[in-house]
Amino acid sequence: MIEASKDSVLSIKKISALDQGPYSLEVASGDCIVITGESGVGKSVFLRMIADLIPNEGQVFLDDKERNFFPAPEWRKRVTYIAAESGWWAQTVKEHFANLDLVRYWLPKFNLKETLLDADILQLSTGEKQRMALLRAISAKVRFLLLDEITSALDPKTVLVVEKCVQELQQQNIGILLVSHNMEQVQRLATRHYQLTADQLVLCE
Ligand SMILES: Nc1ncnc2c1ncn2[C@@H]1O[C@H](COP(=O)(O)OP(=O)(O)OP(=O)(O)O)[C@@H](O)[C@H]1O
Repeated sequence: MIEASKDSVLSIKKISALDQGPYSLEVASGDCIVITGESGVGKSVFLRMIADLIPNEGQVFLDDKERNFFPAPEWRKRVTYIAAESGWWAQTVKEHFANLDLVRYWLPKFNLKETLLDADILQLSTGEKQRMALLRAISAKVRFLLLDEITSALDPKTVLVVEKCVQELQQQNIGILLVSHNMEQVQRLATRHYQLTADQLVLCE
């Protein structure tokens, strides 16, 4: 249901910022690569570099196209960063979505009721907000999602619900790069697991 979900590769080549890196990594469609590491080591900075939300050196390619080929908003539609606390600007849920038909297709898969579309944002539980934030990122253009501790504020049952949504997105051929402190989550989701240090990504077997 996401447009043509063709196979893509996100190639990160020697990116660095704020005395961190250089980091290189390849993420393919359908991957769920999990990044762990000590608090403050720079996991969020790493994801934000990829989304070009902070100035950084190095290159990122989406297939054969370098990041600079895209205007920044277009890049972020394809390679989208979602923080632990998602930002909302309008009053109701539905005002945040351009394509409500696409959203209605996804709501049941995310275990969300359609009536929530008319709800005030303030009414949503944290778990509902996180799932809605994932839905908001799903557009015809999204290829890779950069998920930054998106389940950190959720109870164990809701964590599993959100994880199921992440797996659903993987099945739709979206590539996922996920930061987590939860080792059980790593076991459940990771197709590859790396530990991030100040200057490298170490593959964990
Ligand atoms: N825009 C910025 N400018 C300068 N320093 C920053 C910026 N963003 C983050 N930092 C610093 O970079 C370091 C790494 O922060 P980051 O949030 O990436 O850590 P983290 O590994 O995600 O931590 P945690 O697991 O606690 O969330 C911190 O010292 C932080 O203060």
